[in-house]
Amino acid sequence: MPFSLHFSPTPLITAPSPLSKPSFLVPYYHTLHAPKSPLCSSMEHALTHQGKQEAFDLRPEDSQTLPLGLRRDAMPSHVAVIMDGNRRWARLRDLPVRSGYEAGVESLRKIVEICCKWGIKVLSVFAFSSDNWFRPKVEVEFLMSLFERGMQEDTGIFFRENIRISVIGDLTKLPKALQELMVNLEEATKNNTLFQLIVAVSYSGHYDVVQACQRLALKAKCGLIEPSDINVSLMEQELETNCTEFPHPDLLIRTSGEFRISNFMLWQLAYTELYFAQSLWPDFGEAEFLKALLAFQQRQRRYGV
Ligand SMILES: CC(C)=CCC/C(C)=C/CC/C(C)=C/COP(=O)(O)OP(=O)(O)O
Repeated sequence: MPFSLHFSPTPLITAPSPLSKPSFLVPYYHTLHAPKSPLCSSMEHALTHQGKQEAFDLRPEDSQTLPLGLRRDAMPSHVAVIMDGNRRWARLRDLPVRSGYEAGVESLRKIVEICCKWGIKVLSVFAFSSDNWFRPKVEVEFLMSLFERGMQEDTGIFFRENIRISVIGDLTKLPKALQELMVNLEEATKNNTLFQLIVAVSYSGHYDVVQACQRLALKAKCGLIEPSDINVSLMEQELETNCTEFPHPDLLIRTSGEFRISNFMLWQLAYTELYFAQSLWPDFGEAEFLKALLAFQQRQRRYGV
């Protein structure tokens, strides 16, 4: 299948206006002005050499056969996932915790491929919550290295398959190299149109609402808006999901048999259909995803009307 390359090896990032991010995010924006990082070069490498993985078997959407019973006209545009149960998966097999997370990445890759094939436009995944910083240091460091490795290894795929990557959350807390990788990848893939993967890292619903309020307060303080102007639409313009055309997930899937939202996208989930799967995330594959989508397509969404 033909794919579009929109990658510019030295992404042009213009200086943000003082209002584009609140002051507590300024250190993050400083990283944008750093000289071209070696991570940019790794993207160039991934483009000129075949990446680790083979490209997906993607054909134009219309010629893709959907599994029996799944309707294209009722497909969710945006699916959000709480990828729970990685450590339990590892413990059940007497494996180290890191094997559970690694298996979780493989599961994520499979689900991304399926979304591309079945015409889902956006997938948001809760990869690391604001509370996960309190996990053992060695585990946190492993996860950071896994994000870096995962994103580097798949850079080629993102370009070949026309996939846009967006990262939401308080990135200032991440290691500098990872921040740069994420910012560069977001910038370099921002015109890709087949599918958007939103990775929530150092993210919580509370964080998102608070940072949006801070940005609105700053605009009011500078006289750009009146406090009475603040409404749902202005609020949504400041939430981190302003990176996507479909900011409200249609379907939220949580794996591992837990029935909680755990501070994920609290505002955005207002009318989302919830689906809880028993499988641990590394076991969540095509059959389970299909079950969730079929269940979603049975739901009647009334939006309170
Ligand atoms: C590159 C990229 C985006 C990678 C994503 C990697 C990944 C699967 C992250 C999930 C992290 C996480 C804290 C899951 C929660 O389940 P848990 O592991 O805490 O499971 P438990 O409930 O069994 O303890």
